[in-house]
Amino acid sequence: MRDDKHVAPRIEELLADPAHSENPLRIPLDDLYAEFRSLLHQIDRVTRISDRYQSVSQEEKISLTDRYRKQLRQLEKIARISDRYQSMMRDLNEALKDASTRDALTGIGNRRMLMDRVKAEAARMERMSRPMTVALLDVDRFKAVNDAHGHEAGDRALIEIAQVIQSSVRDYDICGRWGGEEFMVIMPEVGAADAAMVIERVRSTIAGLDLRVGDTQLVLSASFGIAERRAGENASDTINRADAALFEAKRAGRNRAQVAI
Ligand SMILES: Nc1nc2c(ncn2[C@@H]2O[C@H](COP(=O)(O)OP(=O)(O)OP(=O)(O)O)[C@@H](O)[C@H]2O)c(=O)[nH]1
Repeated sequence: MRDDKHVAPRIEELLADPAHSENPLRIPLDDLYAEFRSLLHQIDRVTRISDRYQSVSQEEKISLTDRYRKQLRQLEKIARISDRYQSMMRDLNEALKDASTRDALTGIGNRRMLMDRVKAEAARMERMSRPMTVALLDVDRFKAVNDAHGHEAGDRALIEIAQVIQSSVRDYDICGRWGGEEFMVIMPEVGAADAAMVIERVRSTIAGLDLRVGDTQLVLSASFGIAERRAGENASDTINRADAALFEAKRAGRNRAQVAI
């Protein structure tokens, strides 16, 4: 078989040779050669197109992978931001909940917290047929403390009293500021007699507080109303009885506790 590489130059040589100009095969050979060149040209074009297509699709494959990776990175970033946002919202919720149930001045629970807890504990103790006692504390002649020593000294006294209450009760007792110069202690599982002992400790500690404004000592005392919850009684009724007992303690001369009958 003849070497293909030499066919084209040989045909061109034959066609260019004037010796063969009269040869009857010259014209068909010329046509055939033109066809051959056109076929070669077409094959060449198809090859180039196919090569380009392959390289484009290769590039596309690469850029698709890149795009996919980029989107994945963006998704990861969004997920991280969303996690951070959610944890921020959780913290914010906690802080809001804390602020809404804590008294700003003394740092102990506020009236809202006390109301929620007294209702919940009353229902729990009712279910368990267990006793529960509520005590209300009202600082004696507090207006006079403010008037004599100023509102700031009054605030300090309230903070001290809140600390005394908190450190005098058990961990599972609940104390808070009921409002103004009034505080509440909720004692689940405790009857009136035992509660009166706890309250006596609080009363005597407050009466013995050594709180000074400059050289002057503040004379502080508090009165208490104590009510043990009756079976079937709702929390508000127990609180009202404690309040009535507190009124009695004030009437009887202050700096004392009165247990509701
Ligand atoms: N410094 C200060 N004073 C307060 C606060 N809340 C309430 N008070 C004051 O507490 C005083 C309560 O006065 P009253 O209700 O007349 O009772 P009291 O003077 O304590 O007299 P008795 O309760 O009858 O012993 C008022 O002067 C209020 O202004 C507070 O957050 N800080």
